[in-house]
Amino acid sequence: MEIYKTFWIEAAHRLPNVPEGHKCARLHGHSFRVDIHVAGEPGEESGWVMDFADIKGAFKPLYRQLDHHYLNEIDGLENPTSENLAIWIWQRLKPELPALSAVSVAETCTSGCIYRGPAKD
Ligand SMILES: Nc1nc2c(c(=O)[nH]1)N=C([C@H](O)[C@H](O)COP(=O)(O)OP(=O)(O)OP(=O)(O)O)CN2
Ligand SMILES: [Zn+2]
Repeated sequence: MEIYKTFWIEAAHRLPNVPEGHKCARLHGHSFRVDIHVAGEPGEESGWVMDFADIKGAFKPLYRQLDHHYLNEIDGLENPTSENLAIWIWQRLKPELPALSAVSVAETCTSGCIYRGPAKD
């Protein structure tokens, strides 16, 4: 089973590597929706995979780094596409939350990505 917790991150960014004239080269902002997924089986006694509050606690330091910040200024996010943001979150959260199974990032209601970790051979 997979559970998830949703976070909303208000942040500004620009994409430095887009072709000339692309609208995303300009500074703009999003209410990024970040879903943190955790996989496991519900405990017999608890009835849950993990307390949602524990996901919130694990994500809190990253949330603080991202929310109301200019993403391009954060180490490792010089090119803050949705894809790179999902990978950035995964790499920092996985050690704290080993059951992490996916990080999804949506920039708008219609655009986003889902990262399930590095491809296995
Ligand atoms: N694969 C990706 N493509 C784009 C990214 C990205 O991170 N990964 N980012 C952007 C921009 O940041 C842009 O702000 C969001 O893109 P887009 O969905 O085009 O935004 P709109 O709301 O303007 O989309 P419409 O549905 O056309 O209104 C661009 N691409
Ligand atoms: Zn954008």
